[in-house]
Amino acid sequence: MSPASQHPGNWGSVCKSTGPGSQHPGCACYAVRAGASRDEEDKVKLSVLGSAFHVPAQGSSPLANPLSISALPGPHVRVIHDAHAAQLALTPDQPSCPRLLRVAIIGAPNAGKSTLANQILGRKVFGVSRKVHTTRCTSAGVLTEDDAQIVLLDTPGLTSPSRSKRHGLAPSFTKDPQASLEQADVVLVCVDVSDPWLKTRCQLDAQTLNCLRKNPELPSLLVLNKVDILKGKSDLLEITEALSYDVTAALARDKRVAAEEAGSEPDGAGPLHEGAEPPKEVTRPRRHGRAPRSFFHDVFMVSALNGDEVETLRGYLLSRARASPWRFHSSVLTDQTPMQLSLDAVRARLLEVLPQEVPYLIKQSVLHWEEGPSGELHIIQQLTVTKNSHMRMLLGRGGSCVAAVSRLAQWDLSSVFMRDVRLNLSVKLIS
Ligand SMILES: Nc1nc2c(ncn2[C@@H]2O[C@H](COP(=O)(O)OP(=O)(O)OP(=O)(O)O)[C@@H](O)[C@H]2O)c(=O)[nH]1
Repeated sequence: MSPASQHPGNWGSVCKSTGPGSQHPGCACYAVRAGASRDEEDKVKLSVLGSAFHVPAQGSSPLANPLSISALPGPHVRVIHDAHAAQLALTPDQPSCPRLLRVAIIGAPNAGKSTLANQILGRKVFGVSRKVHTTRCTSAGVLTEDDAQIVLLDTPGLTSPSRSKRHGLAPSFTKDPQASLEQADVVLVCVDVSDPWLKTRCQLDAQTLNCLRKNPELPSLLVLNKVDILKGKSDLLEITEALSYDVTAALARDKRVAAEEAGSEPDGAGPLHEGAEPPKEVTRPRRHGRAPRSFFHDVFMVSALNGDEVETLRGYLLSRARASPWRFHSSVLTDQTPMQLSLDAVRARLLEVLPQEVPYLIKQSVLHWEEGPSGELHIIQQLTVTKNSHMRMLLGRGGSCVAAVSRLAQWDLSSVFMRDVRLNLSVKLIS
């Protein structure tokens, strides 16, 4: 059964069939397509504080043109669930000396973690939007190059248990980031430096700090993101020093408390800086004083959106992969199921285009999933709302809003499935 025959609305038009007797009450059906452009990039690199710093000048994004991505050869997600599961279960086709690096990407909501992960992978695997909590649970993106495999664990934005409770967030929001650190070889802390208040961006949020304190042995990277919208690039050094100080001071405090509880003096160096004396009292770095050694192994200053300096970070991660068997077959792009990918792609686009809390209240379900005769994928998703006003917003004038969501999500899905996707969104009101 083709989606068009099942669905009374024509592709690219609003379905007029409504009322109790209709097959799809109050629905709108679309299938649309689009494209975009890209620029060139320059790189500037400087070294300071014992860490490598990578600062972008102007840049571009390989993700800017989704059609060019679809044309890329490479791993992609199988559209049939069983085929996808079988692909994940394949014995890795690794070389004789395989290398692996599992990277947990953590940070505050909206810091740009998913954008960064997508940019490193060169494919839009994770949903991105300007609203917080786009990512709801941890999932993996896989980059395999020569003998090295990088598994990027994209995690939900860190949030406190009380905030999570207040907003009715799923348990994965508080559990997944911590759990991902337990599976990782390195933690990448993504910080949004675009906040106009220097004071705010010079402080690690409590949740990020807690994650690092619970895993002090895990090597860590600091990625200062969104430098494209940072006016004073000279602030980057100060931000790095302050963020590093936050962790060093917290670890020193933890060590003192543990030593006091054990009735002894703190001794020995922290695992991150073997051979160095742990600071008894860490003082906040002074602008013209001697800066303390950076807590973070390396610091990158990037624009995940434009891709500036992301290639440097990608090369760094590949070079740091350790001798270890691969986790996945080289044909794997992500561990997310095809249906989950389709739901997340639409959700992210809904979050992008709809105001305030409206997109968070939309329920989604997949009504139809079929591979067409030419390999194209036909999907029908139902979007259910409970308020007339939300229904109107979702449809937009003449159905323009839901059409835009469908078109944009379709792009995203074409890139991960590497085939034509016909996405049809049916909107339903339940009062
Ligand atoms: N200007 C600019 N915007 C960025 C950059 N990186 C990400 N963004 C934007 O920041 C917003 C949030 O990006 P996401 O990747 O969804 O952030 P996240 O950290 O995964 O968000 P959560 O799902 O809430 O955890 C989106 O609108 C991105 O386009 C960047 O380098 N520069």
